[in-house]
Amino acid sequence: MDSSLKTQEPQVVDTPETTPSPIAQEPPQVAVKPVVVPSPIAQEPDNDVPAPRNEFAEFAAGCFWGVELAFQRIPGVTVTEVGYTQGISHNPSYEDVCTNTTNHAEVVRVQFDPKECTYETLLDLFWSRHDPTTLNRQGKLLGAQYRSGIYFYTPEQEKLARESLEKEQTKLEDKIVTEILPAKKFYKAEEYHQQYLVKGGMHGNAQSPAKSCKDPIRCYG
Ligand SMILES: C[S@](=O)CC[C@H](N)C(=O)O
Repeated sequence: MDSSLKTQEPQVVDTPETTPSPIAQEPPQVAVKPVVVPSPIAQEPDNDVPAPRNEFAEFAAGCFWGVELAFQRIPGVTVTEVGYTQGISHNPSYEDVCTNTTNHAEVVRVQFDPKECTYETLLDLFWSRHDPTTLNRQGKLLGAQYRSGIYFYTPEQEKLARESLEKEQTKLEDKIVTEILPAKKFYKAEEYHQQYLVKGGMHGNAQSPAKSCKDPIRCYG
């Protein structure tokens, strides 16, 4: 037996003093999601008043930039505005809407003089401007803000909208997913979004809003 083992002193291991990392002292980080506060105000009907002798109509058909320009070019359309509606929160910003948590749709609210332009004309343009068979999507643009919708102001508009959907469906193989609902509170979008393509869009080339103009609309989106 090796007697040296018995007499061996207990080894003292020299451990370096460790300072706890400051990160370990912090409470665990939870991913911060933007909080969407639902508001009953957003569910109220659109009670705005159009100009005398004009009526409102409202459409969602993808990014509102190109849709607005298309409506501006229709004779009898007197005013167009882009905005957000049919979501859960009050006074949403574009950034809020883009989180895809507020359920707002990008819309164009049109004022038209029914003596100069029928609601059916507006419906025809609506169908021709987008693909109504893709849910919450227009091409590469994904999210509820890009859904297809017709938001009506009168029972007559509702009837015409439903009839036109039926007619459109006979031309298409895929099922139309367009929602047809009463117009709710309209939140006008930020000023830079209004008439965006007429102002030059993101590449500074202005597109004409002239009535009956047939130049192709370049939407960059
Ligand atoms: C107002 S829109 O949703 C704009 C969408 C477009 N893709 C863009 O360039 O951001």
